Amino acid sequence: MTPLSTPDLHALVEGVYADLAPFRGEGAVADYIPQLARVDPQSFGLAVATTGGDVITAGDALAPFSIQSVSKVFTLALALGKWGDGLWKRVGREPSGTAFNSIVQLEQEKGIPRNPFINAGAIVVTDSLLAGHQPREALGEILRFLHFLADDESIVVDQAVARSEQATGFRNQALANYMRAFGNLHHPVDLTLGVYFHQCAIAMSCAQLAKAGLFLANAGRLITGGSVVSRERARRINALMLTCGHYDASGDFAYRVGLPGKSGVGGGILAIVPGQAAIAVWSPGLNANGNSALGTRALELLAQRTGWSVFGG
Ligand SMILES: NC(=O)CC[C@H](N)C(=O)O
Repeated sequence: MTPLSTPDLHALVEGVYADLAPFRGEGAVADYIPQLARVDPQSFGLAVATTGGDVITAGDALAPFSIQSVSKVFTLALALGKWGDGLWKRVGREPSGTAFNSIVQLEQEKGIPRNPFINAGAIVVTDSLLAGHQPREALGEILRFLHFLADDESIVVDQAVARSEQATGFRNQALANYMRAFGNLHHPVDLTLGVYFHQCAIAMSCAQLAKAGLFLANAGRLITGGSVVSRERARRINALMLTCGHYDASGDFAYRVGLPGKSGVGGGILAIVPGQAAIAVWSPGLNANGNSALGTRALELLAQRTGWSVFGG
């Protein structure tokens, strides 16, 4: 993939923002977590953090939003660090072809979720981080990891969003209880879900999220030099993002954008350009699959104009 000069990339990011800004408000803001429905549907931000050290932003790129399922990338990296391949006994690595909160495969597949990015899989991943820890410590570990990756200690949990999901997360409670019945949840449901709801309620801006995801574009290393995960693990997390990061729309995202990506119902998407950059977009309106409608379009346009794709130059 061709490295772009900083001014070229600036112009491309500005251009994508300007071309799509008239469509702000597209899609439907998630309201099954009532607090998420309070966000301004016109919000639209873009940030590109490059392995060369630039952070290029447009629109609302510095405004914090609820990262929701994008958090699952970071908890997966932590859980693989803790359990290595042992994690794969509890969660699979196949696309589910079902919605993010679906329960149907769990019965046929004996409480082993298809992958770590659907809710059931992410709940298992979070449960694995609780081993030997109190919920507060597990959440602290997740937050410290994000502070370290983004080099920014101001990242916090939006407590109103966490409370809102805690009060209404009946489907996640069903998923967690169901997996507990199969012995694939090792802690009391309310403890595991307490951590899960809080990790989803972490608020970050596009700029912070792009910086935090950059290790996945940089062979598992911080651009300042420290190692986060091995090169092989970074590749594998990217592979899972590509195949499973957008639930039953993962195929469509790969076709349209051609990059590993992870979405969240807060309207954020983190996409990885191996060797080049991490991109974060945010627009709260979702498409029918629960992925940011305008965010996906922004990534599609940016990938087209930069020539960035994991499928060839
Ligand atoms: N797709 C998402 O972002 C879902 C995350 C949300 N916290 C949930 O569990 O429903």
